Amino acid sequence: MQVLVTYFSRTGHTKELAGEVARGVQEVDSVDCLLKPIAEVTKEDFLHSDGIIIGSPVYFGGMAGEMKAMLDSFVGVRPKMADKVGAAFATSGDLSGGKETTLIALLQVLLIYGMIVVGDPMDATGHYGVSCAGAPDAVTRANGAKLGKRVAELVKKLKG
Ligand SMILES: Cc1cc2nc3c(=O)[nH]c(=O)nc-3n(C[C@H](O)[C@H](O)[C@H](O)COP(=O)(O)O)c2cc1C
Repeated sequence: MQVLVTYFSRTGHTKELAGEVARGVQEVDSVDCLLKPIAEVTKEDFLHSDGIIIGSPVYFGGMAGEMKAMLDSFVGVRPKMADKVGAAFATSGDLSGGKETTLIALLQVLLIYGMIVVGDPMDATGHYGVSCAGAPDAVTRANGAKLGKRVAELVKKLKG
């Protein structure tokens, strides 16, 4: 079983949060974590992963174009993506700069890929995913790990 954690990041905030999400995945036995920037992800990575967690900076209230372009380009594998587990994370510049609209946009893509979409667990925030303004602080980093762990545990329940 494998969970792919993938992200776009220009200045490092989203990459840092991705590392914490991956740390959470790695806490779960028998589930491998593949951590990669979206530019290096292949269609095979999508196909071979049982869970996919995607993260983007907020660009003009939505996901970065680089992330959307890759998600668009993988449309050919969509028929084989059903029932994989999906989740999202995001970083913004401003507190009300569009974290939730971005998380929803990311989740919407995973939903249309046919995946089972989840938010972050109740012991994190119990909402749309993990997000922060600027670099992730200690609470956000811990919540990122909880999101990764949740997805890995669900993968194990569904596919193990
Ligand atoms: C082109 C561009 C558009 C942005 N648009 C927004 C925005 O709409 N709202 C916001 O809060 N921050 C915005 N930001 C700030 C980034 O979301 C923020 O700095 C983010 O943490 C960067 O992530 P990174 O360090 O992973 O690249 C924008 C940054 C860029 C470069």
